[in-house]
Amino acid sequence: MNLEPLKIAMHGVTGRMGTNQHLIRSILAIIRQGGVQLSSGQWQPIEPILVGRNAEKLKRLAVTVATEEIGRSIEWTTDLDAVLEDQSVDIFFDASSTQMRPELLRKAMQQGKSVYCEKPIAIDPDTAAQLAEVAHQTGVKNGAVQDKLWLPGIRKLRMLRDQGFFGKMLSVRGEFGYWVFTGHDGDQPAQRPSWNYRSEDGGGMMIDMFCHWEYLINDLFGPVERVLAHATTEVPERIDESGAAYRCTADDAAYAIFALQSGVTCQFNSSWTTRVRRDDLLTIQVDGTEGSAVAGLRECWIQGASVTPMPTWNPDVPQPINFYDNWQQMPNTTEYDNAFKVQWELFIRHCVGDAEFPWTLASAAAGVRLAEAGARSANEQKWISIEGGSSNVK
Ligand SMILES: NC(=O)C1=CN([C@@H]2O[C@H](COP(=O)(O)OP(=O)(O)OC[C@H]3O[C@@H](n4cnc5c(N)ncnc54)[C@H](OP(=O)(O)O)[C@@H]3O)[C@@H](O)[C@H]2O)C=CC1
Ligand SMILES: O=C1CO[C@H](CO)[C@@H](O)[C@@H]1O
Repeated sequence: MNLEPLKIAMHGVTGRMGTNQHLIRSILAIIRQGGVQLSSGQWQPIEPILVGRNAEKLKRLAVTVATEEIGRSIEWTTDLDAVLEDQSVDIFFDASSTQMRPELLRKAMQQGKSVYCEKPIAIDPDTAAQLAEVAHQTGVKNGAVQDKLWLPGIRKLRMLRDQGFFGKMLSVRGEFGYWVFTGHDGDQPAQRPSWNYRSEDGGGMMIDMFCHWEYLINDLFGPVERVLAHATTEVPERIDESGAAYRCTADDAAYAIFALQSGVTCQFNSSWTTRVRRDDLLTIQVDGTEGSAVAGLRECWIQGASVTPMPTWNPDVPQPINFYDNWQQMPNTTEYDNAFKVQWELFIRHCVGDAEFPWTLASAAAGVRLAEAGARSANEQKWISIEGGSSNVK
């Protein structure tokens, strides 16, 4: 017997993340493979309806792009209120700008819809907690994107941890970032939206990336006990999408130390004003008594105790050791599907009662709390304790 399609309203799908990661690489890819396979072996079909404010952009995605990807067009509309009230819509998804999100999610949950959304779920912890509370009270299925958990490099790191490769884990160092063009460089336009650099529009490095660091650190290494952060706006003026100069009011670099309940120290540098000379845009080095690993987005390199070279400090001679030697690249031992698609499939299975889904709004609220704690630490120039420890609990 064929299952009825789950109807998924997608808002914010005309944006960078909405179009690429969520529509093309997740939802249309799932349709192309015949739906989501359930534990029974049956395939759960899905059917999207795109919703937004720009009819031209929506039509291009729903007709041109969908036809290229799945050989047919899909539904679209600019009537957001009608979609929120439409009882045939099972899941409301939002990847629009962060500030719109709480109100839309609240309305959708009150209409009994399952909700799924991009991070951060809100820009302040109280609003995030209220959303988690509405989810609790309405009892709807809910979730937020925590895509980094399914990156191949992170999966390899998790495997090393589970195998006990590190021995006693000592410290973690995350380097995230790259140069985001300011728009002043002639033919090199900015590669990120201008709202990212305006705090009044929900932008800023800490609110963007600390939500990721919270669930990532928590999943791999355990809850954060306290944070010490410093944030700056290193580029004060950028050029927006219309070619006009604007003042940057949000932090574009943040440097933080997260002390974990386990005693492990995690240090994360996050910057849109740095040029990359490392293996990837995000690298996470974990040092342990028995071995170290450096994970990028896809690859992971390891060095065990027995192949650790012995450096001596002598700046008077050329460095005799090439420190990139004696690292081994881990093999790919499984298929690594797109991280967003993997999480979408889990959420869809959750909505039809076929999987647990711990990456809820309540869990995402912990990310907003950590971002706020980071901001407070930077403003007050002191350590901020995370009450009860940050955690990914439902
Ligand atoms: N998980 C991850 O790795 C990442 C997550 N994100 C998150 O995804 C979200 C979107 O980011 P991104 O795709 O970069 O942003 P974009 O600026 O590219 O897209 C914003 C989207 O929101 C819509 N939108 C903005 N303002 C309004 C409004 N007033 N009314 C209706 N629609 C509106 C835009 O519609 P229109 O096209 O009509 O303007 C567009 O669809 C953010 O919350 C961000 O934090 C971002 C990057 C990575
Ligand atoms: O995960 C992410 C990857 O990097 C981007 C920043 O440059 C973020 O916006 C995003 O959330």
